[in-house]
Amino acid sequence: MNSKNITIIGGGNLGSSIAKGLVQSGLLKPEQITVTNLELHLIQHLKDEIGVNITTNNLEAINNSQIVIVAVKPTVARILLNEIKEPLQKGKQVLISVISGIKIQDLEDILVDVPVIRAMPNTAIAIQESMTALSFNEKGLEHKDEVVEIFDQLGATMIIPESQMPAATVLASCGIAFALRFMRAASQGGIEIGLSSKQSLEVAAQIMKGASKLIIENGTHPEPEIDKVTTPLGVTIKSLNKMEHEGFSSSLVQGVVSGHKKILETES
Ligand SMILES: NC(=O)C1=CN([C@@H]2O[C@H](COP(=O)(O)OP(=O)(O)OC[C@H]3O[C@@H](n4cnc5c(N)ncnc54)[C@H](O)[C@@H]3O)[C@@H](O)[C@H]2O)C=CC1
Ligand SMILES: O=C(O)[C@@H]1CCC=N1
Repeated sequence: MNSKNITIIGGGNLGSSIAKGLVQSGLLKPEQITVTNLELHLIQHLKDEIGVNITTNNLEAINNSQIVIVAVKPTVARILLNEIKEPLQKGKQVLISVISGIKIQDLEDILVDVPVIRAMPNTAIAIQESMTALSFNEKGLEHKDEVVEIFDQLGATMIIPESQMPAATVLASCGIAFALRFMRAASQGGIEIGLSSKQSLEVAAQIMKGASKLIIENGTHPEPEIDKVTTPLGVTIKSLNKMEHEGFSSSLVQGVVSGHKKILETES
């Protein structure tokens, strides 16, 4: 990886987060990373804060890179891919698409004979704590090790068949927003029972970190961990049962499933 350059096309929410995570990881030097946008002022902060190259010139950036990450909105993806297909087909750079709802076949229809990888990370990639799902086309598989090496530096990585990509998009990429909404709701409850807003948010964030680490580090399931907290006749079970009566788990499951339906409609 040390000698390769990466271009990120579309330095928005996700593209900028990827650039930050890459620099923080130390896998590449800032000067090996170029971020593009149609409007330079939108990515000036990346140059100022983390020292990466910025440009509006997609073609020049691609020509100077071995790995190209495309992070534009799905609505402009096809126009962009047609604009950049020539250098990609000539240079055979590895193309990593984080665009949701655009299948490998759609990418291959435009980019003939190019190694293509679909990656579905979340915005915690900025602090190397993403959950990233990866699917490869045949040529992309030749670059599996280096692509996994990149995303392993940026959090956890899971290689999946592309048929699971809609599910991974909802749970891994949208999921960070679901978790943050839980955090906000818990801290709102905390304020109602007497903690300050600052205290509530600090507690809510730390309990989520603790809960995550219990599962990730102990390799256990949530339910036995919950059993350890629920004292018979106690407070936790009273609160949990009230939450379940109000549809807590059911609303989460339904939210995940409706996101999945939405993305399946997009991909069909
Ligand atoms: N935001 C998220 O958490 C996640 C987003 N995604 C996917 O990532 C993609 C980007 O999402 P966001 O970062 O949220 O969108 P965004 O709108 O924040 O960023 C896209 C950027 O691309 C720029 N852009 C548009 N056309 C361009 C062109 N021709 N050349 C260079 N730059 C161009 C836009 O000016 C914009 O700043 C989408 O396809 C989305 O589905 C996937 C997983 C998570
Ligand atoms: O909400 C969206 O459509 C995108 C895809 C995954 C996260 N954000």
